[in-house]
Amino acid sequence: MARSSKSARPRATRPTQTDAEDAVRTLIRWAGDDPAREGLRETPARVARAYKEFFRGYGVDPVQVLKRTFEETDGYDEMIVLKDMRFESHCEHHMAAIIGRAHIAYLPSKRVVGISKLARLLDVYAKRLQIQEKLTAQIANTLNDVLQPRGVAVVIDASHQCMTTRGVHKPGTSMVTSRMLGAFRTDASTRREFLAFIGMPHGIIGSNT
Ligand SMILES: Nc1nc2c(ncn2[C@@H]2O[C@H](COP(=O)(O)OP(=O)(O)OP(=O)(O)O)[C@@H](O)[C@H]2O)c(=O)[nH]1
Ligand SMILES: [Zn+2]
Repeated sequence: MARSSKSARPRATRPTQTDAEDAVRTLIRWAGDDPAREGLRETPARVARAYKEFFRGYGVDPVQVLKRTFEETDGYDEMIVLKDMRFESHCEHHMAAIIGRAHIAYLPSKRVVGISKLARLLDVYAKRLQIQEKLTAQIANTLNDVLQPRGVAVVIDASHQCMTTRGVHKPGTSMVTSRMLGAFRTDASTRREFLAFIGMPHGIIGSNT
């Protein structure tokens, strides 16, 4: 698939599968175990496969995901909200899991996009090394640039395993981020309607202006 400026920068030399498996063997030895013992023998290959899955978003162009749009909507111009989408990502500081829910909305101008494409867009960016703020902004900005709607809203509520299972060990905490563009940013009633749809009290997230 063609890469656009929105996709990750291609690396000059991509390590081979063997390089990746050797790196896992090194980590196992560094942790204090023996990668040659029976239970660990297949682990480097399994980890490499898991990483392919965790980071499959690098191989997908998010603009392509939104390419197919529909114009026959009989003039539908109200808010479209896809709420409560569970996602899994990994933080770029510790490569620990970020697990949460994303809510994405837009106000169409002329075109609408297949609803599954919003979920695919979320995954393209989630399946990369991330911080939550960047994930939130990338989804909103791409939707805004490609569809050119009257407004875009993205709210993400996620738990970071680097905070819950290590470091400060604060289980039960979650981080909420939002990005409001167009009418969602300038019009309080539009923002309120969206927050009501996703079940968030409207005092929590105000205008960023
Ligand atoms: N803003 C933001 N911070 C994040 C995100 N994911 C992880 N972090 C934080 O990134 C920070 C990295 O801090 P550092 O001090 O460089 O790393 P550290 O010594 O491992 O920090 P501790 O987690 O406090 O042990 C930590 O405070 C994490 O909680 C995210 O999505 N957004
Ligand atoms: Zn982290």
